[in-house]
Amino acid sequence: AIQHRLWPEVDRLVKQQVAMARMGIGECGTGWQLFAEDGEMKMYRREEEVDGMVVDPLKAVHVVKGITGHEVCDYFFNPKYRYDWETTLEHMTVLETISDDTLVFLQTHKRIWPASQRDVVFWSHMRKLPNDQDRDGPDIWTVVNNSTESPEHPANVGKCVRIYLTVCLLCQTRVHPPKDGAPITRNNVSCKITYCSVVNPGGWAPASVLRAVYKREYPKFLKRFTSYVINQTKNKPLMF
Ligand SMILES: Cc1cccc(-c2n[nH]cc2-c2ccc(F)c(-c3ccc(S(=O)(=O)CCO)cc3)c2)n1
Repeated sequence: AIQHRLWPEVDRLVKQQVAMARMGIGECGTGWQLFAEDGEMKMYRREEEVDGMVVDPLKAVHVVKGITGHEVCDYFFNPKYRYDWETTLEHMTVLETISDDTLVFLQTHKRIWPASQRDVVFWSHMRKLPNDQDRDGPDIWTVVNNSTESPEHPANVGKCVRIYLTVCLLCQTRVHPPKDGAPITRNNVSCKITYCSVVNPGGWAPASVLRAVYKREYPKFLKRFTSYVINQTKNKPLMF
């Protein structure tokens, strides 16, 4: 197949991000603090600053019953659903459809007082990975979003400050077969979701404000997104 211009970067980043997401929090280096917990959802962050700006890496792990990794990644990747679950989204445009599993987005998000409004340009790639730990287990699915340049949409021209992010959503489906050999239903599946993100806010924003926003917004985002997928799939056939 003809490789597209972003393929080398996409392939390198997917491999790097998936390897990191699959590591337990203990193997991801030191300094991770558990900052939010709600049932099966655990959120960790590391306090990191680059040029005096907060870029705190985040790692969230959540186990959700009744949905599969393919379903979670499809609702996260596909632009037609985004306005349904991304509550801070003000505007979203698909700048480029590079292939059926690689898109380039421009998004503007609602302003968080007192910081300026943010926008972001990123490529988004969805991929199925072999489950090399459990050969006959279900496949692993991932979506990686990574900031990229767009000559048509240069950074910091309008009112928005351009942010830079790398996000990895890694989904591992688990099947708990019923004893009596009955067909698999949604009661027999769960999905372990790992969401990793590193966000550089672009222009300066007060560390205390950014950390307060992250502490509030990330748990809200993951709970809302997973509830959305549960509701969208509950009367649909399982998609592995
Ligand atoms: C979940 C979350 C965490 C931290 C901040 C906020 C937030 N609150 N008000 C505005 C934003 C905001 C500003 C700029 C952004 F690029 C994103 C942003 C967040 C997530 C992603 S994604 O790639 O995970 C999902 C696609 O939208 C992309 C952009 C979110 N939301």
